[in-house]
Amino acid sequence: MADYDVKPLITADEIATQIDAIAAKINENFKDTKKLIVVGLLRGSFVFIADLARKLTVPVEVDFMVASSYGDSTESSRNVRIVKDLDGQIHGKDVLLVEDIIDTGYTLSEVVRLLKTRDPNRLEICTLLNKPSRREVDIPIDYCGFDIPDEFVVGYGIDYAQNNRNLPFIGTVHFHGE
Ligand SMILES: O=P(O)(O)OC[C@H]1O[C@H](OP(=O)(O)OP(=O)(O)O)[C@H](O)[C@@H]1O
Ligand SMILES: Nc1nc2[nH]cnc2c(=O)[nH]1
Repeated sequence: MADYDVKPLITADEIATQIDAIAAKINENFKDTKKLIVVGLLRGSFVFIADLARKLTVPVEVDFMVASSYGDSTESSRNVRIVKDLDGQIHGKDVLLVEDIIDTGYTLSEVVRLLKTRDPNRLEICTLLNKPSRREVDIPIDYCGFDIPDEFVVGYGIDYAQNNRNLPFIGTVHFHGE
């Protein structure tokens, strides 16, 4: 049995409403694009990407990167491993980088640094969750679903030690005895 409980923080309905609002802004801001390359940062963002992509009305291509820095811990190792790179080219393309959560900012800053070396035409950042109080590396965010407090969260694609990604809502992790 898990040695922690998950307390609801953001409901599935609240997430859906915010995704509608974010998608409307992206559709407006990229209305003249020939094609928007939606880059999903796995694994945590797989549910968010699936829901967001279906609300986009501009021409879209989807590609994925896998990055990892937390392992089975609730603290970042600050050592970002690019486990899988993009399959396609982004030179001269319009790119939307989609992340589930920005915490210290290390993961995104490393991925943005890498993608910028490939000279995209535009590179914008979308995150479902943001923990501003935890930031160690500054990252400009173009689209954000929710600012959340300094708590470890799971659900809606986001894991603790690979568990809980299947929860339809976002919840906070509370270890027994803490
Ligand atoms: O801003 P940071 O402090 O870098 O944290 C954010 C990153 O942490 C999580 O990834 P994780 O390394 O746990 O991999 P996962 O996406 O496979 O769960 C999350 O998905 C973000 O990518
Ligand atoms: N699962 C999970 N991963 C994270 N990575 C950075 N912050 C978090 C968090 O709150 N929960």
